[in-house]
Amino acid sequence: MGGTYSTEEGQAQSGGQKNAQVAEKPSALVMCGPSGVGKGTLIKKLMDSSPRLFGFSCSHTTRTPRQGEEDGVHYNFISKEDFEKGIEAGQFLEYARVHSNIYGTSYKAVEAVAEAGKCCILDIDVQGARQVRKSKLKAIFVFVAPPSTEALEQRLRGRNTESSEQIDERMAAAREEIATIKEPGLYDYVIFNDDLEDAFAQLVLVAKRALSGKQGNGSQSITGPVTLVAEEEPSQASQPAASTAAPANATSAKAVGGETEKTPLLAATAQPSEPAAPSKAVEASATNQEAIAAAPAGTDTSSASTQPASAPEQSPASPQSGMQRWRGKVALVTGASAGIGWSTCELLAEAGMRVVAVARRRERLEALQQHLVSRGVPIADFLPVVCDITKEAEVVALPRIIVKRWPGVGIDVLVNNAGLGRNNAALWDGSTGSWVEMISTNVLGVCMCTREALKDMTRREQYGHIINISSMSAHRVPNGASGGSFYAATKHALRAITEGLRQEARGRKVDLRVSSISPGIVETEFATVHAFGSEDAKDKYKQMKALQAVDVAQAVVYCLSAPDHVDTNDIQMRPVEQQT
Ligand SMILES: Nc1nc2c(ncn2[C@@H]2O[C@H](COP(=O)(O)OP(=O)(O)O)[C@@H](O)[C@H]2O)c(=O)[nH]1
Ligand SMILES: Nc1ncnc2c1ncn2[C@@H]1O[C@H](COP(=O)(O)OP(=O)(O)O)[C@@H](O)[C@H]1O
Repeated sequence: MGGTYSTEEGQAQSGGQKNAQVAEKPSALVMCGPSGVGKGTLIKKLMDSSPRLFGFSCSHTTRTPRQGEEDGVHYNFISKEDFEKGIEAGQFLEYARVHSNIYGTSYKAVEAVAEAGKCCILDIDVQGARQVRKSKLKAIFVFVAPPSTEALEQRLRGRNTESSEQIDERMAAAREEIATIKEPGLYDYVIFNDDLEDAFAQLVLVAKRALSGKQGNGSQSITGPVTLVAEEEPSQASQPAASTAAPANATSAKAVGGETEKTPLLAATAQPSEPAAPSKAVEASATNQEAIAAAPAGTDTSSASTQPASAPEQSPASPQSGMQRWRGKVALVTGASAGIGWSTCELLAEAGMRVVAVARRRERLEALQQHLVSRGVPIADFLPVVCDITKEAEVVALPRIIVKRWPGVGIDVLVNNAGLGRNNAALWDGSTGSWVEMISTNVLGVCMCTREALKDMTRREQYGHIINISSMSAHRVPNGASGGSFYAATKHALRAITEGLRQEARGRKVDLRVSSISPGIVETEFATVHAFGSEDAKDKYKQMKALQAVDVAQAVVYCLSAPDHVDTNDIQMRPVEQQT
């Protein structure tokens, strides 16, 4: 995978256009993080991949050289007296006492790299980073974080370069250093170095920003191991399932880590367009397309047409029931960037599942990751994947990405949540583009995700649970001229697909469980702002007694934790008022 991320290639490709403009000088890249986290490893990988673009700021230190370290290459090794003289003479951009030694970056070291037109990489401690942040040096600041303190200690010990006391000293410092992640205005990016290749891929993205002269403002973004599906499949990734479903604004502005950029970092990760008709479009599948007056009454969890395909005889007290059985298993949730998908990821991760969060918007996945980490979910159990489920190559790549991250496992639970409603979709005079978009996501996207999950389950001969987030629109067509009918058509199709899946599973005699959840109107932030135009919409939701996303996520947990003989074929959830 390393080759895929070569930055020199990217620069070379864009070089033609760049030469026509006055090229911005590269910013420096400041790398911070506890001892043993892998800064040196990542820096070496970056320098080796693009030696013409990056140069290392060779620090001064009073510590003794380790075996293999060269004076003037890894560090300038000097005595304490000489260091102090240098400080007095104002030779240092920054310096600090770290682990009983003094370390510092001389102006000369940084200038030498800058004069060669390269991006200067500084490997410095937190105190040094604070000083550089206050200096005039144009830089992007990265904190490299460990997946856990245990892993950090293991790496430090495994490196075999420090004594036991030195390791204890470094571990004590590490806790304080990790706490600085939250220091306002200090870091632009936090990269979790869990899987080295993932961390390196993130570093490359950040390094590209430094190369193009961008500067951070300390409003950090946890980049984490956000996997770029499209990079896995560069040749096919741009094939949409339906032609008009291709992203419309591949080069539109988007904010990343407190900066704004005009072009995406990598073309293949371009974000899709916002809804074609933002005045009424929504992102979650069960949304304001619900016509309140038309909603049938009552939350109904027993409207099943057939029993689950598996339906083995099991007592309610069976140890197999409850969320316990899913601990450590993998749940893939589509449409994870907001609303129901977001809440589902949260509940499943908190129940001890490994969660693969799939969505198109990288920054939302980063926000979800940050949110989960802040709630104590181990970073190692979360895999955010930027993926457009309407693009076949991206969907097909998902199982491979999962197994690469967690060898030996596969998809146990699939929550098909991604779905959308579009305005301008009335049968009378709607746009074909809106229809295609809905079909591509709500129907074809679901089918492709389901097929790939089933292949993965078949490969492992372990069938889990597929949960489709449907809608009350799967059960009736809304009243009115505005046109929720096409959306309802896609959800009717989903109902047939869900039942069809059960029939096929039964025909193949496999133990797959299939559930569907049909919510009525669900309050979403997106719909609040875009569909109703203002925050006042919250009042409307209140009047409608709209469901909350978390209510639906709880229904997902209910489906997963119900014993097999309990029917979760179609859970219909209606606003409270209509439950008569
Ligand atoms: N402030 C500052 N810290 C530095 C400098 N050079 C290295 N360090 C930091 O000193 C710490 C110890 O570095 P080192 O002895 O090489 O050990 P290692 O990071 O465990 O490999 C690390 O956190 C480095 O980032 C420097 O020039 N200035
Ligand atoms: N993602 C990773 N997974 C496992 N080991 C790692 C990872 N990244 C780095 N390492 C190992 O951890 C040790 C410490 O890395 P190093 O680059 O020396 O850290 P630092 O420069 O931050 O002190 C090295 O033995 C390195 O090979």
